Amino acid sequence: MSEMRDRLIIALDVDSAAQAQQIVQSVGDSATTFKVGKQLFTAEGPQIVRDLVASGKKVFLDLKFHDIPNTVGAAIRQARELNVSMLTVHASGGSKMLKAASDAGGPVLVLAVTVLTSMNDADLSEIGIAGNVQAQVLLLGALARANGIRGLVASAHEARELRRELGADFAIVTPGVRPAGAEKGDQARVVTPAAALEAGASHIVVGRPITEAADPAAAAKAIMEELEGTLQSR
Ligand SMILES: O=C(O)c1cc(=O)[nH]c(=O)n1[C@@H]1O[C@H](COP(=O)(O)O)[C@@H](O)[C@H]1O
Repeated sequence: MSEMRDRLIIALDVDSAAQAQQIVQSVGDSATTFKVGKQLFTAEGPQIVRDLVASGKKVFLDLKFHDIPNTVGAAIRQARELNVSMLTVHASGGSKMLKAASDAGGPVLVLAVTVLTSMNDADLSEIGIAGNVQAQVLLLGALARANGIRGLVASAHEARELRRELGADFAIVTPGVRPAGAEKGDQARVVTPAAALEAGASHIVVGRPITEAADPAAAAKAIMEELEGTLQSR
């Protein structure tokens, strides 16, 4: 398992490289891994990824690829050129797409997103999925693993069951994490950092509670201490 500091992933959901770099600077050594998602990537392109990697940070490229297998495989080969550490695809792209993704990933940890943390049972029903969130997450997790994927993105609410089904070596990355008292925002299914780890998450993704904090370094440090406390009390 990666070192403790690698378990916290900070989502750089901002509009510019300048804002992103400011957060990275202020967080300092409290975290090693930063997530570049659709907002920042669309604004700044791959150069922000190259710059973060060149400054010694690990980058999680969260573009949630979901396309025909050939296109996803080709996009992942481009992501490898950027030396990212982790990236995402949607598990609902199906087995052929997942296989193309895992084949193309090489040393990059390819994570399959199961059911978005903003979605509930009613949202699934609206798009024609009759099962509940839990059932859908387990189904997609098993499908991803069967096609060579080594990690998932899922809510901590499903992490315990996933950990039981998928075993200790699988990465389970959980967004929708909120320290006690923090704003929930648009997340439907939130848990605290400690609860996520206790449920079996290997990594947590935290965005606004750190990036919009008056003191991002202090916010990151507090979360890190909560994670450390949880592991020590096991
Ligand atoms: O793939 C993700 O990282 C992701 C999957 C998911 O199901 N839910 C989810 O919130 N995320 C991402 O996790 C981050 C959460 O940010 P905050 O809600 O600000 O902590 C955002 O960058 C989302 O894009």
